[in-house]
Amino acid sequence: MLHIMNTSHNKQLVLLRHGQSTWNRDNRFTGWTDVPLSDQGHDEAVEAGRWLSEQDVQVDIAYTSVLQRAIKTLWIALEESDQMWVPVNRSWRLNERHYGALQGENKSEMADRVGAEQVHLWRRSFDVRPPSLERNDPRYPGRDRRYAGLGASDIPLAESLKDTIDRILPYWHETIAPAFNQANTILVVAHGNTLRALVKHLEHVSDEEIPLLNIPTSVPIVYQLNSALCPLNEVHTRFEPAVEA
Ligand SMILES: O=C(O)[C@@H](CO)OP(=O)(O)O
Repeated sequence: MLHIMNTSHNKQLVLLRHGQSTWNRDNRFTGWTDVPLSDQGHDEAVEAGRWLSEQDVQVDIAYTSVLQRAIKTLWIALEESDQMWVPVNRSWRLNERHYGALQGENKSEMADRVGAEQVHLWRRSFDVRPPSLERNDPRYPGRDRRYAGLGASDIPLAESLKDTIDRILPYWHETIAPAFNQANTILVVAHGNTLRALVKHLEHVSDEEIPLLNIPTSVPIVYQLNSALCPLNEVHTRFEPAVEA
């Protein structure tokens, strides 16, 4: 596990993908489906919290999505590191990339149907969108109360990584980045593809290189940032290019 220096004068951004969900375990496309953590995912979140504690990561403010696998991971990690009092903000903008009509499908069965190459394009390419939902589909997020305040154009029918970057960056620029005026350490607990989006932005990972970036569940990613909020270290090269759930 990575060890970090406790540099209280630097700004520090800690990114954490939620622990394994039941649909990660079952190898299903998940996206905005609000599935819980698996037992393994719960244990992974506890481990992440212990790590925060061991490394004395003093979180000033935390951000997460409106999906329970991320909310619960954050909650467990803060509980385990005795920081449950830390202010938490939730936003749909940190939700996982919307997987459209693929949501609920098994990834290996889909590869048998359409070919592994097509599934890889849907999962890891920069700008290929999965097949869209119809608005009358029961999976359409517009019928969910938590998205009631969103305009129809903000509610996705399917998203590529590029679309996900376009919805997450306004939240980074307008909400998370300005919070560093008051905070030294910010924790963001989100999802595989929203964190790929943030890492791509922060480290200027190219469109060609981004398919190789896979973010493991519940492994803290720590950036030390300069005053312009540019990373002083690289982390994306640490990750395996595998596309496991
Ligand atoms: O199904 C999903 O929503 C994501 C994350 O679990 O999967 P993938 O790794 O294929 O982008």
